[in-house]
Parts: sequence; structure tokens; C-alpha cells
Amino acid sequence: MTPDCDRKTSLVENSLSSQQTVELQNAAQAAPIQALFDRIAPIYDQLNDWLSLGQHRIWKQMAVKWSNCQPGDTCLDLCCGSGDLAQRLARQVGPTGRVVGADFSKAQLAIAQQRLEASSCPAIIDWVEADALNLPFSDAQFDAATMGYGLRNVTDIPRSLKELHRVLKPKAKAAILDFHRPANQDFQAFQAWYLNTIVVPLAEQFGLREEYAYLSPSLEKFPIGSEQMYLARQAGFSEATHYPIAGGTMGVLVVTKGSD
Ligand SMILES: C/C(=C\Cc1cc(O)c2ccccc2c1O)CCC[C@H](C)CCC[C@H](C)CCCC(C)C
Ligand SMILES: C[S@@+](CC[C@H](N)C(=O)[O-])C[C@H]1O[C@@H](n2cnc3c(N)ncnc32)[C@H](O)[C@@H]1O
Repeated sequence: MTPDCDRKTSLVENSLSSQQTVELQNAAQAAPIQALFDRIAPIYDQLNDWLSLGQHRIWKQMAVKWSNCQPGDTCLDLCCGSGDLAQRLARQVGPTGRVVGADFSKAQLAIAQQRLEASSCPAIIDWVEADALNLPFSDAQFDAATMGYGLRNVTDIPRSLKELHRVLKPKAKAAILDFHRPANQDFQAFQAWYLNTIVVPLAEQFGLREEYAYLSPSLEKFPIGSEQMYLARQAGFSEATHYPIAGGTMGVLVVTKGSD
């Protein structure tokens, strides 16, 4: 018969190794996504402007507003990419505030830093290379957060929501902007047509066909608004509301952390 202490040791070893297995599986799934965003970094901003006819700026500004960030706040822009939303947060928090932009793509962060240097941004922005599933921040650090087009790309949505919840202060809000599937059949058909007939062929001109062809399937498996609200509550948020925008082709999930 195994002595009690031996049994305890082997239980710990087993749980550690299963934890490590999960970490390895996550890393293996995330690597191609990270590489994709590194590859598209040089043309990412230009294509977003062209493909959305500049509308992505309005959608991002809505996310900033719904995050309820205030002058002087410390805010997080999760999956910040080239830093568009982080710069918008910085304008909102002003010279007494601080913004942290976190992303796991080195190439996107390099562009974020170049864009920041070329701008007259009023607040401090720190770019942090980080995994949204394992954030290198202490608990309850941020007054507000945004996440633009990141949630659909993480390999574990519940875990990224839990991490976001952990790093927010009590009563803080986060606004999570992403693609959405319109309820209206005509809009749905238009969105599919636009992605397949306009977006992918244009990206092909830059040698990035496969990278942009990924958009459509990633949207198909992305939870719809009510599912996102459920996942946010499961992650610990006390309130979660999903707002469809741009004819339902995009959406913003607004979440609030309870007051403990
Ligand atoms: C800012 C936008 C997309 C970001 C984005 C997100 C991703 O997950 C990607 C993954 C892989 C490659 C690229 C991306 C990526 O760029 C929005 C850009 C615009 C959309 C591509 C266009 C969507 C248009 C809608 C169907 C409705 C168009 C209405 C508009 C008024 C023209
Ligand atoms: C479509 S881009 C959005 C960039 C920016 N937020 C915007 O709105 O333009 C998605 C970003 O999420 C990042 N990302 C995806 N999964 C991530 C993860 N697990 N941890 C950190 N960043 C991640 C990618 O590197 C990429 O820069």
C-alpha cells in the first residue's frame, strides 16, 4: 500500500504536470496566431483604414467611451496591436494618467512604439510584451480597460476574461470590441461577401491571402453576444452587456467588475 505522504507527492506531481501540459497546449495553439500578427504588422493599419473606410476609428472611440476611463486613470489596452486604441485611451486619461498596451506580437509592439514617437500623445504609454492568458500584472491594478479585436483571437476566451477581471479594480469597466455576426440575413450575407470578395483579394495583393482568409472562420466560431455575456459573468464580472454596432457587423461587450 502507498504511504499517505507518497500519495500526496504524486498527486502534486500529477497536477503540476497537467498544468504544464495545458500551458504547452496553449503555447502551441497560440504560436501560429502570434506569427500571423507579426507577419501582417507592416500593413495592418493601412488595411484597416482602407477596408473599413476609416470606420474602425469610430468603433474604437466608442469602446474608449464605454470603458468609462477618466482623466488621471491607469488604463489597460489588452491585445493592443499597433496601439491605436491605447493612444485613444491616452488622449482620454491625459497627462496625469497612464496607459499600458499589452500584446504578444513583438512586430505589432514595435509599430506601436514608432507610431507613439510620431504622435503628440499626452499620456505615458508603456508597451508590454504579454500573453492575455497570463498577464504579468498584479490584481486590481487598472481603472478601465479596452480590448480591440483580441478576444476572437485568443486561444482560451474564458481564461482571458478571467485575467482581465483579475487585473481590474473593483467597479472598473472594460469595453471589448470585435467582429459580430449580424442578426439580419442581408447584413450577414453582405459581411460574408465583403470578407471573401473584398478583404481577402486585397490582402492577397500584399502576399497575405491566408492571413486575412482566417478572419471569416474565426468569426464563425466566435461566441455571439449573449454567449459573450454569459462567459463574462462566468469569469466573475457582475455586469455584462453586448452592443451590436455598424449594422451588427461589429459589437462591443461592456463588462463591469463588482465592488467585492
Ligand atoms: C479593425 C478591423 C479589423 C481588425 C482585424 C482583426 C483581426 O482579427 C484580423 C485577423 C487577421 C487579419 C487581420 C485582422 C484584422 O485586420 C476592421 C477592419 C475592417 C474589416 C476587415 C471590414 C469589415 C467590414 C464589415 C463587413 C462592414 C463594412 C462596413 C464599412 C462601413 C465599410
Ligand atoms: C486584430 S489585432 C488587434 C489590434 C488592436 N487592438 C486593434 O484594435 O487594432 C489582435 C491582436 O491581438 C494580439 N493577441 C492575440 N492573442 C493574444 C494573446 N494571447 N496575448 C496577447 N496578445 C494577443 C495579436 O498579437 C494582435 O496584435
